[in-house]
Amino acid sequence: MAVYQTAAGILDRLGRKEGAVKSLVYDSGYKNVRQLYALLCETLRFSSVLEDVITSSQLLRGDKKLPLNLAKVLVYDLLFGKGLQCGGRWKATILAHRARLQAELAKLKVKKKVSSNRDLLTSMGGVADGPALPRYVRVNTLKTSVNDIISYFKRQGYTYLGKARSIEEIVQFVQKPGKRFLQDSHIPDLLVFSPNTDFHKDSLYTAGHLILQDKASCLPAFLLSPPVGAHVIDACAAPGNKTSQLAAIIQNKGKVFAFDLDTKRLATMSTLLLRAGITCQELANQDFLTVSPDDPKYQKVSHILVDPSCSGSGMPDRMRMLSEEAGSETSERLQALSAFQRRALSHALSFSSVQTVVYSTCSVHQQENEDVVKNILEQYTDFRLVKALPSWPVRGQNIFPGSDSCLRASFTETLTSGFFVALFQRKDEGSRSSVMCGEQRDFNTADTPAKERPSSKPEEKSNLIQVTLKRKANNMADAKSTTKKKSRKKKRKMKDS
Ligand SMILES: C[S@@+](CC[C@H](N)C(=O)[O-])C[C@H]1O[C@@H](n2cnc3c(N)ncnc32)[C@H](O)[C@@H]1O
Repeated sequence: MAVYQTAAGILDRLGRKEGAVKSLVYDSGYKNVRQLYALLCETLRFSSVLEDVITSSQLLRGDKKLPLNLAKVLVYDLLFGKGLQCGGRWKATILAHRARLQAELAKLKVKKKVSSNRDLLTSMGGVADGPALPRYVRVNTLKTSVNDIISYFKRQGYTYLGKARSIEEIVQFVQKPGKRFLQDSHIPDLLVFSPNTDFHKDSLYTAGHLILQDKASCLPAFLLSPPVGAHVIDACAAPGNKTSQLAAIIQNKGKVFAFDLDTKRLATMSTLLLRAGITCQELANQDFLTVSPDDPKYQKVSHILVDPSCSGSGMPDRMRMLSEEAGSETSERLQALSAFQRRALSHALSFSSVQTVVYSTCSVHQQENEDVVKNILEQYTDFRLVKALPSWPVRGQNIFPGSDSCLRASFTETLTSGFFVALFQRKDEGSRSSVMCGEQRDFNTADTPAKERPSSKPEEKSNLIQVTLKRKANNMADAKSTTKKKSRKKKRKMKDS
């Protein structure tokens, strides 16, 4: 009975907007977190069907003391789950109504002209189970290495299939689920497992060696690519997956100033960063818009990540339903969000020493994405867009010249959640650092003449990948001499070993 009582209590708290499902589940102290979480997700998914069946069966009238949320979890398990698992005084009540509840469910299906529970769910605006995303696992390179993690999983009985060459290869991979995994085609620190592979109890996850982070959500920090030792701002940081990724990229040297308005999310973030071994962060429970660009503390900030609150319309339905952030998508809300997004991005560009800014959302709406970028480019003519990951198949919607420099991600096209990323670079440093950026990452400036862009000869490309992997990024003025120095150093190293 405890699971039903706890789940009903969480549904009450959700109704009072006291938190998101995940945090409330952990706060509840209930031991079998997975069981409780699954029951809640499913009850929420079937919520409208359950309400209908409970009302028409008059279950609550018969026994007025049975609270609605408790009735919902019990009826969910009776009709759609594994059957009532435990007793307690309500089991007899529910079982006494079983035939009536089943009859009402059947009637509802007839009324909606559907034959399956899944179709019923969809017809009532619920969320049917769609195909699942792969389980993406980011290796926390502050604690371990990709090679060590690959060996670890091989010892755990997983078959390693090597590095994916394309998104298509990942699509094929997920069609044959099993104990197998790949290295991601774009992000070297990312491993790809079959959907629904659960690592929450894995000792390397609990020790912060592995971060469970969707591929699209890894793109903003990966593309920002601050050099080791850089001073970086994460403007809207909690719960902190991107902050921890940024800290790993700068190898815990330098600084990540992370801001967030939400105290609870910051507390979660603090635990996450501690577990991940991050030490270069400075967290502040502060409105980013009030952070003064003139404060001497931020004079060395060269890179800023702006991942502001958004509609969350790109998140998979189930995650979205559980998110504290996502809400309704009325045009007023979208307008308010996009106004905040413009302000946050514009504030980031006003830091005097900032060279590179990434703007990202997990929204699919043009209003929160391309429209924001277009508006900001019109105001900040000293910044330009850099074409991020030219090989990425989905680009920004064509609403202004160069909008294809932005990148979009989606379940159907890139097998990730829905995302949008735009990469801004200050123009005076642009041509120089764009060459560097091209060397470190797979991107070019949209308006850099072809002859100034990094070469794409195969042998040079493989060098670039090695540079990326080693994260030996820096902002030295002469890109050519840097490359030469690096290859000399590499030769020396090879000789030494
Ligand atoms: C999309 S979430 C950020 C996710 C985070 N970057 C990550 O990867 O874990 C947006 C965050 O912005 C925060 N936020 C909203 N308005 C803010 C503001 N004015 N200043 C700082 N943070 C803000 C919200 O509390 C929320 O945690």
